[in-house]
Amino acid sequence: MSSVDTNGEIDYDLLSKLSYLDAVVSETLRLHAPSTTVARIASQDYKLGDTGITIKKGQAVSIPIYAIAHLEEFYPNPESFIPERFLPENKPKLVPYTYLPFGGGPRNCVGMRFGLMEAKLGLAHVIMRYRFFACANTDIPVSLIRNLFLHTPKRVIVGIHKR
Ligand code: HEM
Repeated sequence: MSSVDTNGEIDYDLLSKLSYLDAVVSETLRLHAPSTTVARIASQDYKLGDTGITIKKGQAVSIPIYAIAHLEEFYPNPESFIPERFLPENKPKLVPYTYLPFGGGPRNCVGMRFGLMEAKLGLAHVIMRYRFFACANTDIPVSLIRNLFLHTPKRVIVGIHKR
């Protein structure tokens, strides 16, 4: 941050250059995608390659966002927080449609860019001023409330120091 910070001002251009911040947010959403699944309804019969499975017109299909993002074959060491997976030099190696925190295709999240910008802007301002660290009451790993669709942590307790 300090190398690109301009008097505490963070505009859209500056935010777009913070690739490690982007990678941290992306990896957080991979590990803890708030929506665990998305659903579609087949508009026509669809043969799934050579699997012998045909999805019938009108059939509901659930796409397991959380499970796909935790598969070793797509994300080695899947339970570990490794933001480097999402750095610009590594992003092209990701397998398409395995990273779906905002869904996918023409009906993906319409608020994705806004949501990401908001999260990164907030985080950038906070980490410029405060340092966060794990303390005695920090849950490692974070403990989740297991809802059907939305994942939320039971609690998040961390230590904070003013920089
Ligand atoms: C981190 C923040 C967010 C996450 C993880 C998220 C996730 C998602 C997901 C998984 C879907 C379903 C996409 C699909 O079916 O393929 C969705 C849809 C949608 N999201 Fe978000 N979302 C976020 C923020 C926002 C924000 C900030 C807005 C509005 C300002 C928004 C508005 C919508 C709308 C309107 C849809 C329905 C799109 C459609 O059906 O065409 N989302 N979102």
